[in-house]
Amino acid sequence: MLDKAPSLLDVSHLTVERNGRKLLDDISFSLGAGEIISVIGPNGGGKTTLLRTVLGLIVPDGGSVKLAPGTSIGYVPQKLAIDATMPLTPQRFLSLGMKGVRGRVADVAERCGISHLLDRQLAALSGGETQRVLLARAILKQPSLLVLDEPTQGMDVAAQSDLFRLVEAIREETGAAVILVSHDLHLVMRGTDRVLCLNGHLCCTGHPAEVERDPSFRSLFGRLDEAAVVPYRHDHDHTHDGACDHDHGHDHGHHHHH
Ligand SMILES: Nc1ncnc2c1ncn2[C@@H]1O[C@H](COP(=O)(O)OP(=O)(O)OP(=O)(O)O)[C@@H](O)[C@H]1O
Repeated sequence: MLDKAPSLLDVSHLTVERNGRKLLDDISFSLGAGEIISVIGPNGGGKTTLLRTVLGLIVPDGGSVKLAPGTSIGYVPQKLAIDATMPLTPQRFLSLGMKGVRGRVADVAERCGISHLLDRQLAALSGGETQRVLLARAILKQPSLLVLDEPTQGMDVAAQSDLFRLVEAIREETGAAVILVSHDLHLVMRGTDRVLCLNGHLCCTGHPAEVERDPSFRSLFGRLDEAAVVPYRHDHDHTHDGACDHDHGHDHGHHHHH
């Protein structure tokens, strides 16, 4: 067997159960330094649960999450939970509780396209603007692992591809590994090294081109060239290993293409 580069993150047979239901079912994968992995899958497929378990915010019911010693994590959550009445500017938010970042705020803000927002009120920013501020804060930490939960939500199309380019640039410059959740299959397929397709269990995983050919990917998302205009119908005609007890009959109300 060939020697593998040491992993930054090793997820092994991870299971998370709530109310007798497996939200994550026997998930295994690893992430090497400098690698960008995207997690895709239908709503409720367990993507956020996976990220939160990797971050140690959820204790797994089975399996393990191992981070290489000294790994520092920058996290962009799906939503920012701040009190809308609290006066806080992005300028202050970016350095809040973080030592030695002040000198880099202007540069990182520029790269994230938020220089013009620094003196506004954080609570008044739009969804896409907020996402950029959250990303800037995560980058300022100079993490070895960036964990991004739907970082492009609320962003316009140009901003979405800017974000993927920025993430790639950060990876090139710092060697950080990235694990991100995205519903934008086109950007995921272009901008990432490996894809995990998650629907409670791991439906398929691999290089974007391999995943796109996988029957279980097609059953969830249809053909990629149609995916942007015609979202998926969640039909589940692929097989499971029998351990899945979640409802497979639901329909997300979209058309299904093979
Ligand atoms: N604490 C909890 N107790 C019970 N069920 C939960 C809990 N947290 C999440 N779930 C359920 O677990 C499933 C996975 O949720 P999760 O947020 O991980 O999905 P997701 O893939 O990130 O979805 P989306 O694409 O909608 O963001 C959902 O059905 C959700 O309702």
